Amino acid sequence: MKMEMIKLDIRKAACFLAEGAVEGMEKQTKAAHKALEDGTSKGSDFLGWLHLPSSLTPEFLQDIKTTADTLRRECDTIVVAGIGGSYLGARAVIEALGNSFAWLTNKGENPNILFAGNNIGEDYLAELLAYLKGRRFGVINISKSGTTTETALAFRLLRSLCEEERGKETARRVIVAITDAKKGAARTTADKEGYKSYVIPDNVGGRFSVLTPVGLLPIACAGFDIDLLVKGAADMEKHAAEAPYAENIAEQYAAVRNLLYAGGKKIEVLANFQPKLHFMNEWWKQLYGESEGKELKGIFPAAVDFTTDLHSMGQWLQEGERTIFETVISVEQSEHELRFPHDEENLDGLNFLAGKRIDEVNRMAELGTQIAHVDGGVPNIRIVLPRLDAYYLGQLIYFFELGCGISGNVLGVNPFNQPGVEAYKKNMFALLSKPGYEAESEAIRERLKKEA
Ligand SMILES: O=P(O)(O)OC[C@H]1O[C@H](O)[C@H](O)[C@@H](O)[C@@H]1O
Repeated sequence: MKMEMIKLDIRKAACFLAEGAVEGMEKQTKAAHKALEDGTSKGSDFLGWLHLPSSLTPEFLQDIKTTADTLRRECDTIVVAGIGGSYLGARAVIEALGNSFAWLTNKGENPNILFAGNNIGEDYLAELLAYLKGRRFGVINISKSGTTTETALAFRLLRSLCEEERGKETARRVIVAITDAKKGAARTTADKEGYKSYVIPDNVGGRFSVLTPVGLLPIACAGFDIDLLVKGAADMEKHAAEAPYAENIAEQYAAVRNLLYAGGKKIEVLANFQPKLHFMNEWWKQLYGESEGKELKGIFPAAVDFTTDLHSMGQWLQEGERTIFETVISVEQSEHELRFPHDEENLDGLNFLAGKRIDEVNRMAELGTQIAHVDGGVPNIRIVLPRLDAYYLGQLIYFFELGCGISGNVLGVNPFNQPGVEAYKKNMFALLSKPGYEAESEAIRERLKKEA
């Protein structure tokens, strides 16, 4: 298979900017990139993702594959417990590479991968437990901090059901922990119970952790090629380290989005034309949202699945407030071949399409949308993947991570922290009377009384 690099096309965005604006950003963008390389960026304790792909050894990847084989042998269902960065990357890759109906068509060749620990839905959890009862299931418990409420709750339930259903000894073999080296409940339990465990490096933040065991183990369990995924990322790492500004797609992306933002485009809408990329949208939203949305600044990352959402959000995108720009993930080649059917009666008048590849129709929908949105005042950036496979997804992941680090530096924020996420947690713990939160509990109750 010929391997290419994914491409970035910014022409339909640059035409909304002053002439030479992108070129004029070279110095600033290169400096923002260099700050990552030199470790002088804000948040420089969290730069472990930068050279992660090239540093993963065959031995390390083999160990992950061996653990995945054990889980695949011993389980027909694997529940991945995690939230945010401990969840979205794995789901994004598994859904992008998998059959859209995997859970219905699966004849046992791969375990079904389910996700939990990403909400506090009582019904969700009750229905999940009811489904798992009587099944040969295993659990991958993922939490960098080891203290996240949603994940800890799911793990309590899953662990006890697993021990009950499969016995303590088997449970020890089919529960794997991915967490901090020393801190947190997930680590303590794993060490005490003797679970196989992996460490999330201190210097890799959750939303940049998909190429650590956080993403790699669930992806390998689902039966996908993690060597190829990592190779794609490593090739993009190499490209980005060497390419001059005009050809450096991560730098170009960072520069263009900052220019658009400065010009009043406050919302970036990530769009795909492949339903399998839905969770890639979700992963990207966390990556860019948590990295840039702070100090009262930052592009709001929104996302849509086309053509589905053209029938719900299309009106807004075409004619709503002109504060958006669009970034489209475009896939050049589909994996299957299916043609538009002919119909004798032609009641829908669509026989002019009969015999055409469905992908060709989708492509024209994509081009038609781009022309319409650009005409409607929406700058358009295109990211082109030759096909949806592990190699190009690896490239895409690293491209987005690096683009994000550079972009956050250009914006002038610390792209690697997320202090704002604590605010809701603090209130929730105060409302639930967590020990140690006595003063906060009293204050919040007083406040609610006054506001009632
Ligand atoms: O992996 P964990 O420590 O459980 O964290 C899971 C997620 O929750 C947090 O609240 C953060 O905002 C995210 O950045 C993180 O990815």
